Amino acid sequence: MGVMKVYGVARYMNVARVIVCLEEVAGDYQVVPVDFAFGEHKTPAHLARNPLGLIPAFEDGDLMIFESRTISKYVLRKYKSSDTDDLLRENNLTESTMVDQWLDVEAHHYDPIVCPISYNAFVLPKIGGIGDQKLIDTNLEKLKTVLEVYEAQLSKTKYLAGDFVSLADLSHFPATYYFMATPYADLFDNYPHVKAWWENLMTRPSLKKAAAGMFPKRNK
Ligand SMILES: N[C@@H](CCC(=O)N[C@@H](CSO)C(=O)NCC(=O)O)C(=O)O
Repeated sequence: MGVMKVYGVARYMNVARVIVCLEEVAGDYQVVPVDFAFGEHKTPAHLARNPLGLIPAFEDGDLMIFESRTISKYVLRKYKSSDTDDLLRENNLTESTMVDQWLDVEAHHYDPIVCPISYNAFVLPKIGGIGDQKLIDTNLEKLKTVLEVYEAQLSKTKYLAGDFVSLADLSHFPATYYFMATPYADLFDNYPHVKAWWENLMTRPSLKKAAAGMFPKRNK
């Protein structure tokens, strides 16, 4: 098995999602720097890896793929073992369907709301930019509605797809990690089951390892 390559920068949210999964399976990987801050993601070399001109892209032997959740599922399918958690539950139709459902919720209803808050309220100021406060405020209101749904679900099951941790949970890491570094982190205090779920997820070594490669929460 050759070294897997993640093309991107570990501190960017969609790259961090892939790194979490590689760490979950103790994958042998390297991060090959492609930084959109310098326009590298629009070069012909990277467009050949990801025709959308985005990061990450991912290479494993003859395979070159893109889209972080697809890469995550590939890694978990190929490299899962008796030593790793079954994060896709593909031996059980109902469980795997619940994983799919909550991964869709994360991709289509959570990430599009939280990412802009995290980017505008934490990442942009970190790199010398100025966040869009109107966008932040609008998305915070949308987030409250989504967190009500999460609170209801997590008052019934320990994790989103059931009483088992899955990719659906871990896929929330990147945007939520940076959200917790914004001035709005205490919003989660209003949703105790969601807060407990997040704090429990953050005890996982894979998330701590991915966090180590991300923007530090405070200037050291
Ligand atoms: N659905 C895709 C999103 C990739 C993406 O937006 N990547 C960002 C950086 S990581 O947050 C990116 O490449 N932005 C550069 C741009 O938008 O031009 C995925 O999950 O891989």
